Amino acid sequence: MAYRVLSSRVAPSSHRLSRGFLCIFTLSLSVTYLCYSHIFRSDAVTMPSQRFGEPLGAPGSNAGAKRLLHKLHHCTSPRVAPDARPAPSAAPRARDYKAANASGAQRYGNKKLPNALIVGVKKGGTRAVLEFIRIHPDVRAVGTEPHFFDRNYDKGLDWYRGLMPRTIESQITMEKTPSYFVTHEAPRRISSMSRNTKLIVVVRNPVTRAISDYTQTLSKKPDIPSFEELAFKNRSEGEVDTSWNAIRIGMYILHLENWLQYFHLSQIHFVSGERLITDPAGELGRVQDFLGLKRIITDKHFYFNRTKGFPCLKKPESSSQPRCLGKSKGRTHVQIDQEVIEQLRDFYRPFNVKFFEMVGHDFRWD
Ligand SMILES: Nc1ncnc2c1ncn2[C@@H]1O[C@H](COP(=O)(O)OS(=O)(=O)O)[C@@H](OP(=O)(O)O)[C@H]1O
Repeated sequence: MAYRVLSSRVAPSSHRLSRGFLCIFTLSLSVTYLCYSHIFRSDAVTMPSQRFGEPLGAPGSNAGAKRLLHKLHHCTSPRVAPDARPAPSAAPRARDYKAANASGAQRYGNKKLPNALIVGVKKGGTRAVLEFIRIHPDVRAVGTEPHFFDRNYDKGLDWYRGLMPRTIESQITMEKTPSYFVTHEAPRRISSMSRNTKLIVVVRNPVTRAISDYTQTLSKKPDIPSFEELAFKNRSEGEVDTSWNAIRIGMYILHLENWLQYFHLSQIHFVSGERLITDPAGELGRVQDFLGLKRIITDKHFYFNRTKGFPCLKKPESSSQPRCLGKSKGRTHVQIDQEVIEQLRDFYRPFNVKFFEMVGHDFRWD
């Protein structure tokens, strides 16, 4: 109606001009609408998970917001020359890749079998190493433990590959399953996947490791016998029960010998579980060197959380919030009699000495 009144008052040339203007206006409104609705449909901005001890598949979240901003930028940049836009087949730009990586849902690249594995040891600090190394932009990792080389081997390599995140050429694929280190078949199976696989073992004083292991079991099954009852066949004679897993896992040299049948020692990197707590940046520096990565993770990434009593990530790649590992990491241990601890130290000493000789490093567990 308003349009008709208007049209009756204006000259024919300005009439055509107004129609043209209205047309362009309606068109640009429609394009803007389509663009915004596309963004809000495809980018659910998720909240960051507070702790990454839990299956973290997606360490973050702000990437969703970053992508949102990125797309909004395209919508509100009308003066981009056509040839300045990336060709559909162009490689992803670093900015896109970084945001996608942080979201844990990188859409670029392919799923590849892992190049590097954290194979052990249970309660050594394997979760900390994985969560710290995965903030590196050239590392992509599976959040949960796939247990492929021990429990799921019959599912086949294609199944295993399917669990992996997408990576571009320059990125390393990783996973961690601490039980591999003590699984007899694991080294042979891993070497048949690739003889070039890089292996990381996080080792910790075997006595503390055993107590940590027991503390975890007790938290799930409160009715189990005491640590002392399980650790010894005959306590008065100091006869340790090596068939108990919590004890057996800490006899590192025995397991390592099995790995050395299939891998050269230079393919295995040992992280000190103790130094990982006192100097996480130092340990991560060596892990990055071993993996052939640029040293990007430094002390700037960590802070010591007094409440937790452990180093935490200051600003994970995926989030602006500091993050610590979950509650199951860094538990208060069950109190064990000092005499029992001494007996176990004596038991482990010869195994430790041989292990230190073999790896060429004294972890100072006495
Ligand atoms: N930064 C940081 N935060 C919390 N916890 C840390 C950290 N660095 C190393 N650790 C130690 O990691 C121990 C758990 O080891 P794992 O992750 O290998 O355990 S598991 O085998 O996956 O269950 C865990 O053992 P407990 O202290 O006995 O709970 C920790 O001592």
